[in-house]
Amino acid sequence: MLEIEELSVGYRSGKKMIHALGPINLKITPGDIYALIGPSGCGKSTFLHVLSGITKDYQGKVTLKGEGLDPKKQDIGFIPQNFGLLPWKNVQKNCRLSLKIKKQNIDPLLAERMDYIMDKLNIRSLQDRYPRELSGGQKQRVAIARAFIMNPDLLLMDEPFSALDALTREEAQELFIDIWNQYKTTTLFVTHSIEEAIYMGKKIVIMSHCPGTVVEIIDNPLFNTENLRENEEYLKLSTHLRNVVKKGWKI
Ligand SMILES: Nc1ncnc2c1ncn2[C@@H]1O[C@H](COP(=O)(O)OP(=O)(O)OP(=O)(O)O)[C@@H](O)[C@H]1O
Repeated sequence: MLEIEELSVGYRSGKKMIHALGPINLKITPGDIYALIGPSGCGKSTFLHVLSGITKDYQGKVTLKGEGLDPKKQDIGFIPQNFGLLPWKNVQKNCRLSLKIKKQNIDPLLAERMDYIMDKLNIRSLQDRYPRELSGGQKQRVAIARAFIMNPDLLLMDEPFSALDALTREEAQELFIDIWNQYKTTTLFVTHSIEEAIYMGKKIVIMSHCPGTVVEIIDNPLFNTENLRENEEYLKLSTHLRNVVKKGWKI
């Protein structure tokens, strides 16, 4: 369980403090996937930066599995908007990065897991290529592979599919859910797309305008539904989401 209590973040800008986020109170249950949506500038990236350990200056309490958040002790995966691949490492080395950092030996079980993930994402043939030699969709698939190979306690993704064209985006979303269904990695991702939130979020967390707080958490009955737009419930849920979002965003 990831527990967030009264989390607030402020940034210093000259003599002023900018209240960027919170207070946020949220419990993320293990083995679930949460979509986080909210208006531009409400603090979504700031929130992910706290959870990934990039931002250490915050108020409130964040615990993962009952212990204070500490990326040195807990495995936290983070896929940023630009995929976060290291340009000087080829695909294979990028995928194995977390294992190298943890000095983890590749036993037969882990090797099998790596092969399974790379096959599923269709990137085995790309192992020797460098990020500059990959398309956007291929980079995304490598980033997803790296995250699942790491097998993190918590996976964070900041608009992970926004840089992809519509078809590649749909394909990447499907591949992600396919692998996620296998490993059920606890995941929190930020998106601006209501459709993406409905397709990929088992739970949908709606944030208010800046400083972002949680407006509503929706248990999503349409998670992982194929041909989403053709589903009668889709129109109802997306209209409801849009309404809550509007209320919360005070447009
Ligand atoms: N380093 C910083 N110094 C000062 N203010 C900052 C800094 N980083 C972010 N902010 C402010 O904090 C607030 C939250 O920013 P953040 O990037 O977390 O929002 P966001 O919801 O991720 O935005 P977007 O959807 O546009 O990516 C914004 O008002 C932003 O201007």
